[in-house]
Amino acid sequence: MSICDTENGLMSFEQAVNYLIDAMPTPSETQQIAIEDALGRVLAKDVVSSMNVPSADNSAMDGYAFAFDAMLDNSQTLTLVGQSFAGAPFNGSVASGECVRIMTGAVVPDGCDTVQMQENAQVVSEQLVTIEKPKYMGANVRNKGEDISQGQVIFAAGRKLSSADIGVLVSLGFAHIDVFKQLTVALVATGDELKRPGESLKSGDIYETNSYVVTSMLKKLGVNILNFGIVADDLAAITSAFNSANEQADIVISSGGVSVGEADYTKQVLAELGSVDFWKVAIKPGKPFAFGQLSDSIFFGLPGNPVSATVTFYQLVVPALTQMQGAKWSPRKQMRATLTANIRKRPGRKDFQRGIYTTNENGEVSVSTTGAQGSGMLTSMSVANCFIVLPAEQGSLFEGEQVLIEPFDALLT
Ligand SMILES: Nc1nc2c(c(=O)[nH]1)N[C@H]1C(S)=C(S)[C@@H](COP(=O)(O)OP(=O)(O)OC[C@H]3O[C@@H](n4cnc5c(N)ncnc54)[C@H](O)[C@@H]3O)O[C@H]1N2
Ligand code: MOO
Repeated sequence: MSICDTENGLMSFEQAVNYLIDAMPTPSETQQIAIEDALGRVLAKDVVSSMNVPSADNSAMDGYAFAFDAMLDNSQTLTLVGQSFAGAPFNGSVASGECVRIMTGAVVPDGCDTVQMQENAQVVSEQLVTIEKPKYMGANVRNKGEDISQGQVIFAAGRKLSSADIGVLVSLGFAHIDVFKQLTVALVATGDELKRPGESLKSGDIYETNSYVVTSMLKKLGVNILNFGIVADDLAAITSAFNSANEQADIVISSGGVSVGEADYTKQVLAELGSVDFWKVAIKPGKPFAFGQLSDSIFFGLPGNPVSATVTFYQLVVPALTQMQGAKWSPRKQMRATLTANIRKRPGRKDFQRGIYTTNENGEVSVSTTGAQGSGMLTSMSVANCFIVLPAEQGSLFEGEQVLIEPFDALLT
């Protein structure tokens, strides 16, 4: 396969994503978990509803239930014969000319098909209520099975469960659910200069941030995380860390040491222990991203620069990880936005610039960059609310031109 084009024969972003999606093993092991732990997990089997939701016709309003055909006039006085509460239904049958006091969520009694809200009814006496005729039969009634019908495939295997999905499954009575086995992801931060927060810094040291940012992103993806901490720029230390990570995890994510410097050992160790499938992608930031395999795990080498690590995680690791979880990756939705300032760009790599977008009262979206786009400037990510995605061949752009953006709040869903 030819996987090179664009700048200096680099693999394009699209080729890299497709390569990763194809290379990911499909999960085979499944497990049953409690529904409350299911957020972000992927269904291993189709879920078929064994019941109707709602299970019976019920009222959408507090008011009175009756048969629509019993309403001969626009306003009719009916005889009150009982009440139906949520959890305490009216058990008798309601005849023509009769009505039942009903509460929201209560079962609509036999003989009734319509509800009028109490604001449109007047109590005449203990037994009599004058009710305005609703516009149509079935008004204010939520029909049995209108949300979910018995026997319906409600979610197909491969669905990544959202908060609302969990609610739907609980509404069907599922206390447990079959999902693909949870992936374990190991993190290794390489670099002699890296220190943990709380430690003191000597000249040239910095605080290690990549594992914290990646951990917080992984938490939203429903995986198990093993943090191997900081490993020195040393062949033996990196080899030992990668070996342990490979033994314990399905995916190993390193950061740093993937460039061409003299202390950049990541690729060398990856090649010795397994294989480097590709290295370098025509994107900015994040060009030196590496992908490969260890004997029992998949390997992603994120560039050390904090913005590059974050961008490559969102743009390359998330699609791959989604596939490996058993879900199907589909390209993120992008929005058109109008630039409010010029953007500098050299043709060659696909840029993921950090942007701030706003929407005006007409729904028109405008965007500008966060300013300086250095890949060591993590504040550009925290100030931003979107990526401005600029195609590889694109050059500089001017105020008023249209660009595509990816809002951050949709990046991990
Ligand atoms: N001669 C060349 N030099 C560089 C190239 C190149 O093509 N030719 N590419 C540059 C690009 S682009 C990037 S990105 C970086 C990637 O380098 P590495 O992956 O080898 O990363 P390091 O050199 O280890 O670190 C880069 C930078 O990031 C800081 N860092 C590293 N790890 C962390 C961490 N966990 N938390 C916070 N900050 C971290 C590190 O201190 C460096 O400042 O290479 C360019 N060089
Ligand atoms: O592409 Mo590097 O990832 O620019 O800093």
